[in-house]
Amino acid sequence: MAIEPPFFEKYKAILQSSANEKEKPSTVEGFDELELPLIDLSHLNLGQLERQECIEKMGQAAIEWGFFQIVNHGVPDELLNRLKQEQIKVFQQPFDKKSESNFLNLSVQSYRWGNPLATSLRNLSWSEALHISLKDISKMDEYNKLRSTIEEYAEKANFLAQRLAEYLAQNLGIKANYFQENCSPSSSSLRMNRYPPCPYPSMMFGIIPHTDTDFLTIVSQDQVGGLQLKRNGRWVSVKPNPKALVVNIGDFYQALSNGVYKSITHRVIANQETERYSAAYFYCPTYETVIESCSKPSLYKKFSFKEYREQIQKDVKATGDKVGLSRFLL
Ligand SMILES: O=C(O)CCC(=O)C(=O)O
Ligand SMILES: [Fe+2]
Repeated sequence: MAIEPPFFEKYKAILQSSANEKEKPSTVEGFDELELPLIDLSHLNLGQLERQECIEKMGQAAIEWGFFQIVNHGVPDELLNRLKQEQIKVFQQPFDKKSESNFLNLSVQSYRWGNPLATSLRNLSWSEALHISLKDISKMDEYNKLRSTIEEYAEKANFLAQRLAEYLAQNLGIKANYFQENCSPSSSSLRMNRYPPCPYPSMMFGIIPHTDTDFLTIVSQDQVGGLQLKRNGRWVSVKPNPKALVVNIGDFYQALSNGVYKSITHRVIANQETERYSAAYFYCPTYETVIESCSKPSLYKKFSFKEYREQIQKDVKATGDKVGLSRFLL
């Protein structure tokens, strides 16, 4: 039984009607490959001076890049490898099974593929994902190894994300318990991505350009590469580092920091030869949490996570794409 989603059948009409279109996504040019600012979290346990330097470096990266990579992050390699093996196993299941509405007993639409609302080449994506809201994890079969591995990973990732969010808050005067009060291990989600080899890498993306809807994201990726971010108006490729996790600022931290930290547009380019895997942990508050700039005058209206999500759903339906924070500018 075939494991691949029917990308070609789904996209055939768009591909054919765009065959002569001049405006193709710009995925074919050469890209600079850059190393993200590297933060060694072991420095937090050295003297006061090293600790302060480390926190400042993290803040500076969040201001200038919106992205950084962390080493000595406390998530064991063995656990990351196990998560990847479980991820491979789940995506190797037949497409018909993955697309069943109660796949793994999770909510509908936990398994996603391509961009169901794509209307043009600009928003075609060649990837599949399992998007798990961590409050749903208890619905999964208890004896499932995927479930226990995700639970183990989510606990570590939540601890790490909260620490990172708190260190970043120190530079801005946000109160120390802000994240503890508004986020819980079950308010976040884990998105496991698989990018199968794509026969049309110059025509579409692995994931279309977007910003993340959360405070911050922790990404574990393999060594294939393909993640790119927008920097000074140009797309640059992130060089994979086998020892590091990638961290990026999401829309909520940009709003909370009043635009000081940047939620940067990123994408994944499609690869003709090699399959790629990544897992993104989205550190989110509860739905009721109201996000308000930490300094005045505010750039953004205050909004709840629920309102933000509803706005995205409306925009995605209308345009095939989320609009995001610019909707909430004052
Ligand atoms: O695959 C990656 O490296 C990034 C994935 C991503 O941006 C996302 O899932 O939001
Ligand atoms: Fe993302």
